[in-house]
Amino acid sequence: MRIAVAADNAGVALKDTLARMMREDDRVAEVTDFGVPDDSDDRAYPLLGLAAAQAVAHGEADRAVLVCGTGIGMAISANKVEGIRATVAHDSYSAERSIRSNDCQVLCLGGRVIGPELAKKIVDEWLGYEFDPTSASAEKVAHITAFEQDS
Ligand SMILES: O=C(CO)[C@H](O)COP(=O)(O)O
Repeated sequence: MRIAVAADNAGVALKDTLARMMREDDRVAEVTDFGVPDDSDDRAYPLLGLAAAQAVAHGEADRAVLVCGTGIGMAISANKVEGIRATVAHDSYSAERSIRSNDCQVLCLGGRVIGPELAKKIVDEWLGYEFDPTSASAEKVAHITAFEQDS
């Protein structure tokens, strides 16, 4: 699995922790970082989130983990990219359903909201889930895709 990651200054520490964990995971073939701002470079989260989400939309990555202060701005930004479904998930159940119900490719986390150990647990679990295209959920997600294509 190829993962894109990005974070603004509020999320860079957690992003680095998660990227390090994923690089050591046999399920992850590569982790590509789309923005590593240092403290002097407060790059706006939309630019970082959009770049990573576009990489997923263009097939350059399979999924993305985006981190800002709350995860909300990253999710809003990533969802502006056609074909992308991004969500904030700070608990195991939401992370699971984001894949199994919603076929989300992008997980957004808040570096000011969640601690590193819970974030690592959520991402570890998230990596193990797959969307079932034959499921009842797939029919619901198809409505989202159809609306997007008709817009
Ligand atoms: O959390 C953020 C956006 O959702 C970002 O890290 C901080 O944004 P700001 O409060 O506008 O600086």
